[in-house]
Amino acid sequence: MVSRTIPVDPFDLVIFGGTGDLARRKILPSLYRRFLAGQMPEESRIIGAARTEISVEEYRAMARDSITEFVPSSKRDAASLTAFIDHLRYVAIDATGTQGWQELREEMREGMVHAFYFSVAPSLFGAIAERLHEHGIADGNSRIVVEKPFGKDLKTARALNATLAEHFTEQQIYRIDHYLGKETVQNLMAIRFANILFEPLWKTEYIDHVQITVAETVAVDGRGAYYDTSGAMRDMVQNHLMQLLCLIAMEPPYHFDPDAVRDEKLKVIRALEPVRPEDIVRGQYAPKNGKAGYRDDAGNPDSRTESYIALKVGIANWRWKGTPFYLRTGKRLRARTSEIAIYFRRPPHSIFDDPEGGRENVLVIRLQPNEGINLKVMIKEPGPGGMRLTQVPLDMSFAQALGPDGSDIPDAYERLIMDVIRGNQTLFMRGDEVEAAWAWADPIIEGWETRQERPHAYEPGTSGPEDALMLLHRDGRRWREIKE
Ligand SMILES: NC(=O)C1=CN([C@@H]2O[C@H](COP(=O)(O)OP(=O)(O)OC[C@H]3O[C@@H](n4cnc5c(N)ncnc54)[C@H](OP(=O)(O)O)[C@@H]3O)[C@@H](O)[C@H]2O)C=CC1
Ligand SMILES: O=C1O[C@H](COP(=O)(O)O)[C@@H](O)[C@H](O)[C@H]1O
Repeated sequence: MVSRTIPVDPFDLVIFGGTGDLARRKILPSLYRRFLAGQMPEESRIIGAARTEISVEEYRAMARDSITEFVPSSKRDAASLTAFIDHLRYVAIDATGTQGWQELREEMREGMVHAFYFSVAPSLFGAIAERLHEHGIADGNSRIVVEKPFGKDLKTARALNATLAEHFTEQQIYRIDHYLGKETVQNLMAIRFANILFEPLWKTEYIDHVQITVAETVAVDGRGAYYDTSGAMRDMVQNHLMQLLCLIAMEPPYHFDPDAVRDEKLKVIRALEPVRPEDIVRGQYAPKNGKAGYRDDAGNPDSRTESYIALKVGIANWRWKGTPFYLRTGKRLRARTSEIAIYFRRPPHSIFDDPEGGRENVLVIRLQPNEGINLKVMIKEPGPGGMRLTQVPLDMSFAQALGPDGSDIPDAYERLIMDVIRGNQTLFMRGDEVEAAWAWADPIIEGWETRQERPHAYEPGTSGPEDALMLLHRDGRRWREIKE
């Protein structure tokens, strides 16, 4: 199968924070891969912007090193890298001062798509928006890309929305949630809305519960200062897991169109029930075998921030009332795996004597790694031993089913940056969506802060705190095993 690459219009893309970690690890390598795929027009330019005074040559050398480090050698070559690097420019600019803005203005060319990527600390988002406007660099056709975190609660998210809205319309603002750019996450919509098979069963009458797991093996090292003010709830649940939940739970949009999709997601977030304290388990990874624990990594010996969270979430609408969604995410767990498991209800009556005849079907959508779909179905055990039943997987790996294209899955940032240039907001969060997600998360966070709760310690390399098992056990259910 040959993947289709649709070229975008020529662009000038400014990366504020062009020398930072995100630019080096994700943005520049993603742009290089799009260049290699033939999606980036020859006339396009990428303009790095940061305070450090370096020459264009030094910036290009930095970009070359980053791409060499973060793009596997099998996916790059010297000639194309040199050709790509030629598209880079650099402007030394201070987001909070006057230096560099005039020069940036001169770099922007008429007739190009103008996009400004805010890959800097969130405290600078407002200042950059204001200066772009003040110096006449951005106009009504420009786009801004805003990184996470988008606020730390409803109040700050509202304030940021209001600041950006002073200078840009909602159609110009692209709030990144990189989970939406993941190929398999987009596939959730294809699976649901391009197949007649699942939709009739996609409701509480047939679905017993849903498990959403995003497990990581990495610690918070290096990002401790940020993470300790955030925790798993703000860092992962309010945004990424929330988006996954929405894609599973939303009604079919009338069209795959930015506002149609985002309207449906918003309705789900607004229908979320408040989460009771007994439906939340928070954890912190402990030190092990000389390896730092969470508090060491965070540099805060008395930290109450969670590096793990599991919650039981209800949706108060006709489709989902009575079907709990169990969410969990954490750092330093047994394996890196993200998946959604849909547990169907058991058949109302089994005609077989074999107790296996009453088992449920489970649809597992594996987001990463080993992207694919697995459906557990009951069949007759082969052989003459009577009507004995067994559960087997119908297993589809995208890599196997789609050939080279299935395993060569583009990074989320590749897709999202090109969508910005194309002017397609479907995979970006709208301002009201972000605010609704905070309106749901705020009381949950305030609850444990008011109660001064301490997270449970858990051993690194496990599935998280023991208490998280109870969250399902007491409902007569079990988490799926965390494994790659
Ligand atoms: N790194 C990651 O994996 C992820 C990052 N993000 C988000 O992306 C954004 C950037 O993160 P990250 O790259 O890690 O941050 P870094 O600290 O690595 O980089 C910050 C960048 O901003 C520049 N900068 C700082 N102050 C100014 C200023 N006053 N004017 C102009 N440029 C400035 C810095 O260069 P200089 O000092 O020379 O000015 C540098 O290029 C943040 O919002 C973060 O939350 C989101 C998801 C993942
Ligand atoms: O946004 C974030 O996501 C990463 C996990 O992303 P993935 O693509 O590797 O699944 C997480 O590690 C980080 O803490 C968070 O800020």
